[in-house]
Amino acid sequence: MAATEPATCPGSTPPESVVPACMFAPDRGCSDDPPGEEGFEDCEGENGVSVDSLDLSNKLVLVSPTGEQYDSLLRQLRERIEEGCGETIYVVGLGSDGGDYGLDEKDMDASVATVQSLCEQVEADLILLRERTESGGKIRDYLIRRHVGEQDFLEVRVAVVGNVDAGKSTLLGVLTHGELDNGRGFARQKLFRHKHEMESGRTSSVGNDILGFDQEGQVVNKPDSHGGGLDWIKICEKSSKVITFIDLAGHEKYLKTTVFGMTGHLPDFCMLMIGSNAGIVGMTKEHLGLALALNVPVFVVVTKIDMCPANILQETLKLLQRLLKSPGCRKIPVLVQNKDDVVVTASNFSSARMCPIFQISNVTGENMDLLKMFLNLLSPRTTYNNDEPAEFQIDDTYSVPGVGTVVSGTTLRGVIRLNDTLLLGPDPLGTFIPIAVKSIHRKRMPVKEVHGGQTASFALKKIKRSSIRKGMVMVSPKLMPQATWEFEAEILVLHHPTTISPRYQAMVHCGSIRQTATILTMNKDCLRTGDKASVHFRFIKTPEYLHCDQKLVFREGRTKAVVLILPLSVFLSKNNYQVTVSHKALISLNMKLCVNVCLQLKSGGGGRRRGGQRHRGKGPNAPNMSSGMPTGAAGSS
Ligand SMILES: Nc1nc2c(ncn2[C@@H]2O[C@H](COP(=O)(O)OP(=O)(O)OP(=O)(O)O)[C@@H](O)[C@H]2O)c(=O)[nH]1
Repeated sequence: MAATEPATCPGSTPPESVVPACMFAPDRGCSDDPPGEEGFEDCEGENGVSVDSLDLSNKLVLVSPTGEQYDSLLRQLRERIEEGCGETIYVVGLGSDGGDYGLDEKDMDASVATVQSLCEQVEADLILLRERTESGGKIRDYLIRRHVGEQDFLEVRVAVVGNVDAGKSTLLGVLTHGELDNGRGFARQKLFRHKHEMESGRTSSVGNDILGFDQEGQVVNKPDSHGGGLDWIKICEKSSKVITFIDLAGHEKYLKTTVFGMTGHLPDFCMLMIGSNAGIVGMTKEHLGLALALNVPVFVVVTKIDMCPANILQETLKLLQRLLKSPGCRKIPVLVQNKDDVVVTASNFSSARMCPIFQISNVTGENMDLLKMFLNLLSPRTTYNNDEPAEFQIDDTYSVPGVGTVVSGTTLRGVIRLNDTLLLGPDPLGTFIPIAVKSIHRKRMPVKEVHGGQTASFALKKIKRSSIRKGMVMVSPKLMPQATWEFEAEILVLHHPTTISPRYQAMVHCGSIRQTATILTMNKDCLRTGDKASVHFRFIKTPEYLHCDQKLVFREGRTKAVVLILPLSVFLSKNNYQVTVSHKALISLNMKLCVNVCLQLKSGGGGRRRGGQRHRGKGPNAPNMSSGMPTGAAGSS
């Protein structure tokens, strides 16, 4: 293929004190590979290239393509950009036809002209990432990024985890404010959100920070020259890609918040931070395990290399490599030392097997450019279909003076537009109520609509903040949402000091849901670390909105299990009497409940809420719902 994956090993010789890339990349000649490990060649290629029936594998195909070849190349490029959520890495001069790699200057110029013309057709920019020379001539890697509208940008979420003092907040301060740290907490000052954090220097809440990149991959963040604040609206307007960092706490006592950040804020990637002098300590393994359990691809940033003796740094890297390659992780660690490594790792990162490792200093800024380049090349992991009914998961609520109740969270699918009426719920009785979207903000910027994969906040009409909780959803009425008390799931116990048996209770983290659940029954007498079983759960406080095939974390202290909700295993309860239903029955019950709600709404009634508070349904002030459409569902009547 003319445009193939940049999977060749960069030939740089690392200094003695650092571990070379090939030591970390088993498919590149590392002797201590675990047998049977796959290398990068087993991956789909960058952004998952699909092979066209027409032969496009010759490196010369771009020099002077026939009309048919050109059309195929265009189709292929469109596909790749679609799969890469708006961008792809394109290599010119690297055919997979067995010939020498590289093109002479004339052929390279002609090939680039073809790619440029393809880019014009798909309305994308062509940005040179690197150039190298092989026996046949030059090879170039380009980033092709589709133009975005004035108010639009690609959104990538990165969860930032690691032990206390690993330098998480400091790195985010340095990246987003463009000023280096002094080693005594200077850079992190800009990020602290709560007074007690300012005093203790510890992150306790889920923080959000943004880093914008323009079309050329340059950072657009410009802190205010007086207060050092960042204007999010300006950043978003100038950016073609915005990285949102979900800054999570390092201390064990905030583990609950960290798990919430990892499940509820839906990160595309996880940046695990390790202080080079402290090494793999405290919560490092816990956080890595969490990312692995949730299938979030991880890259590691080793900080404080300015103050770490070479032998300690080597030791930390060696232990890290061992941990990542261990049977529990099965990762392929790759040390990133130059731009070539960045392109190679970014191109192969979606495989989730590879784990790039950066070594940086927040004080001297060493290797910061490599990390920034890597962040600019990260693409969202999921593609979203705008035609699906809308679904939005709430992860926080606010009362904004002059605006009213505001909810923030992530759009899981579909499109939500200004003035849309969605169903909000479930409340403690399992009811969903119609609610109108008064205004929408995306990264503090007023917008008219948001799409699947985008985080947003909505101002809601006629609802008190106290009646909304984290874990609730706002969904299209078409989805006929149901609240669930009980569900059947496949559990894998990652860690438990003794045994788990029926009546065991722990916290379920599922998306932004965070609630204790009890194990009612299971198909084994008891469960130990490493055991798998089918388990029947019941929430203890309120019913929740769940999906089949959702992945969740079941946790109490250091006890941790991953749970996969089994298909057709969501059980509805009416007035706390368990109703176990088949798929067919579920659908017809769904309909009955919807009819129920329609009738209730028509008479202006709603579910009775905890504390005697009543919600107005479809009374004279209630928003219009399209006729014939089911308007909601109730877990009780
Ligand atoms: N010398 C040096 N000091 C650093 C570096 N990165 C961070 N520090 C210092 O390390 C200390 C801890 O950094 P933080 O950013 O607060 O660590 P954290 O991981 O966010 O900690 P928590 O918020 O408690 O989880 C601060 O005093 C920083 O100035 C670095 O690369 N070099």
